[in-house]
Amino acid sequence: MAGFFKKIFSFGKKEVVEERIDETAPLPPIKWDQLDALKPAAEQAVPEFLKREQPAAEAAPATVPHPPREEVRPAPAEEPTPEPAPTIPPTPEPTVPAEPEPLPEPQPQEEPAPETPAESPAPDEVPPAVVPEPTPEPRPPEIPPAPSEPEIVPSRPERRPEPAPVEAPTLPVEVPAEVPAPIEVPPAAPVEVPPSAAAVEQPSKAVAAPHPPAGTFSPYRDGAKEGASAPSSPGLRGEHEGQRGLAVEATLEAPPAEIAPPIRQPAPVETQPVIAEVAPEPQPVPQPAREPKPVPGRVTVARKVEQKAEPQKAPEPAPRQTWFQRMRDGLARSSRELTGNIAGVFTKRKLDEETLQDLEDVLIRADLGVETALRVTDSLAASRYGKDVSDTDVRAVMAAEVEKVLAPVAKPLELDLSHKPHVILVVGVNGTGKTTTIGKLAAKLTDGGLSVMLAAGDTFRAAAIEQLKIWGERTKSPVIASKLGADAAGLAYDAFERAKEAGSDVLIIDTAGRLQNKTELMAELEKIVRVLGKLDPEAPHTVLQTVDATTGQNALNQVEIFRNIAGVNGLVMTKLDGTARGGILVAIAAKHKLPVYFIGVGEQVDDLEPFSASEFARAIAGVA
Ligand SMILES: Nc1nc2c(ncn2[C@@H]2O[C@H](COP(=O)(O)OP(=O)(O)OP(=O)(O)O)[C@@H](O)[C@H]2O)c(=O)[nH]1
Repeated sequence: MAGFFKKIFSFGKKEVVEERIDETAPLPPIKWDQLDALKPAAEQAVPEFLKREQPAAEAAPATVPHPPREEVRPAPAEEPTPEPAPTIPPTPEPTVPAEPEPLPEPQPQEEPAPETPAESPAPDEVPPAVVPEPTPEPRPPEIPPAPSEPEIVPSRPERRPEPAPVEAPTLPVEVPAEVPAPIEVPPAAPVEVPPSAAAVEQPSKAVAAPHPPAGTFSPYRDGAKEGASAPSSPGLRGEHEGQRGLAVEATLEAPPAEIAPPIRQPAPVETQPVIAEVAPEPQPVPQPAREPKPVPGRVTVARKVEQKAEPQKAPEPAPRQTWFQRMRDGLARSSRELTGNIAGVFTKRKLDEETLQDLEDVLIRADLGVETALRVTDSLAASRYGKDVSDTDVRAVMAAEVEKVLAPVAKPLELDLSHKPHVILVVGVNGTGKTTTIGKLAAKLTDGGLSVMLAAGDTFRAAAIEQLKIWGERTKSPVIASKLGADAAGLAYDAFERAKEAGSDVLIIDTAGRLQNKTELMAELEKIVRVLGKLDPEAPHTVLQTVDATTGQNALNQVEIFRNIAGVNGLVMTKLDGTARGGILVAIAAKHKLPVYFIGVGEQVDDLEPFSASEFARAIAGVA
């Protein structure tokens, strides 16, 4: 170690070098003799080389004489290892003996100091005196400055194709041979070296530290040299060779600017990444735009195939189900339940009293009502009693009887236009579809050429007012509305007058939804009817009640109350497209015998269908 330091100084500054050489004298303990024995012919060349350059560069004649080994050890190259680089120090780079020659570069005295630290790593040999020198030198070892690098080369035999230098690293003698190497060594060489994964990783450590900013460049070089030469002892060499080599590479490649890239390169080169890159990736080959494939039809073949211009049919939207299909789907649940139960009753059984009783129970549970249930059982008993009866027979009878019940109420809505306007009051429990039904009906009327005016009598709900206005816009029907919370009866009165003045054919008045058991609300509804009567004793001319088909038995009670309070004279069964419980309609019809003008089978404007007794009966009985 001591020997190294001495030389380093000589590189940086001749004078200093000599002095330290003296100090290091004690270091001799290094077993260079042994090393000499190992030296190949390369050594011989070395001495000569050293002799040449030293004198020239360093001008430190005393030391220059580089004796074959002895001098070599102390060889400036090794000493220069001063690689102050904090990280590098641990890796004693011994082999770089050649450095001394290139080192001739005069360096500030300060530099030597840093070298000592580098030596510190070299444990035993370094005399404390030498080490102490605190030189701020950055990370020299990595610096790849062109000139000095040749020396470093030896440490990395792999890179350099040069024969002698490769192995020589350990021996100072080899240094000369390396000198030329620097020139030849391509910057890429180090990258290729990737001998082993371990080596690759190491460089990152050693190199990373060294990378100094551009400003530190010059010292960096020195350090590199030193680092390469650092070979304090053979033993150390063996241990850290790998590291050294890496460091050297970095330095070789090294012009500061390049340093960064080389460091990273090694890793990828060695491992998979490189392979990945090499692997040919399917590159998107620009393909010429293809002519659209002709669609079925005529084509003309000239320079190329051309599609005959034919009117392309726009993709037709999926055909919407007919209202009957929607109603049927809506009644499916109750229908399946009903027909299934019927089938259960009539499986391999003759029609007897017990069977008839079971069938009656099934029909009543289906909301058809007692009256309708008895009609069906009586009809079956009259024609099939004591005979084998299938469920299909029973369903056919049921459909026929239900139709008989519904036929009287399945009437079209008739408007007496002698009244100007004909006033239609729409009532019902909240959410049963009053406003929606008004919109649908207005559409039908306006489509038929009638002038319609709408009155937003649901003054309790702002959304209801807005909803009616939307329907008014759609149907081009003026809407009479007041502020929220206004008196509904007063609004109805005003609307009636406005419709008279406007000469409207029809005035449709919306009302707030209310439960039939809310007396005050029902009283308000009664008031509306009374007020309208002041303008026309026969008004309202039509009172429609919307009944939610999914309601069930409660619908019977609703109709009862609204009929008594508001004089309901017609029904609209809504939401039959939902999970309807259609049986209740039959029960209502049978009990109240009120006309059922329409059925609602959806939320769209045209989802209001005239009520058909036969279709409804077949749908609920599950008859095709
Ligand atoms: N599926 C289906 N939905 C309907 C039908 N009629 C109305 N609706 C929906 O039922 C909901 C209530 O309808 P509305 O017209 O607001 O009922 P309303 O009786 O005016 O309600 P209130 O103003 O609260 O009393 C809305 O979402 C409607 O779109 C129908 O025939 N089929």
